[in-house]
Amino acid sequence: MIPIQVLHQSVEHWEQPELFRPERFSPDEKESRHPMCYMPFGAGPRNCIGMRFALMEAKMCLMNLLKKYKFERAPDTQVPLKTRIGITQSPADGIFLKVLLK
Ligand code: HEM
Repeated sequence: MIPIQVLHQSVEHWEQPELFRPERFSPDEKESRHPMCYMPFGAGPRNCIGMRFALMEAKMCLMNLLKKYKFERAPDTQVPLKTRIGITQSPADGIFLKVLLK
């Protein structure tokens, strides 16, 4: 068993892991990391069979939303965000957004 949560927040592999910084996933930054320090879909011959489908679905969903709406953080959203860990990690007290038509 690999403790994914611990791995994904390890300061040994991630600088300021608690920061939302999508540039971490740029080709250059990905290249500079150990290939196994990020594995949300598992790894090896029994990794997630739905990985490509899930990623494509998430991108399509985001693309459609971002075409029509602008999202802003509402004041009730905690910064830094507190999370709770169950089967998956989720926000402890929700995420509140203002949704504005573009
Ligand atoms: C964000 C979405 C998803 C995440 C984060 C996720 C994550 C995972 C993880 C961590 C595993 C275990 C891999 C391992 O043991 O190394 C897994 C297995 C699996 N996932 Fe997903 N999954 C997602 C979406 C999906 C979808 C959409 C499907 C099907 C349409 C799916 C089907 C499966 C199946 C069948 C397995 C078992 C594979 C096997 O044991 O050979 N998953 N998933």
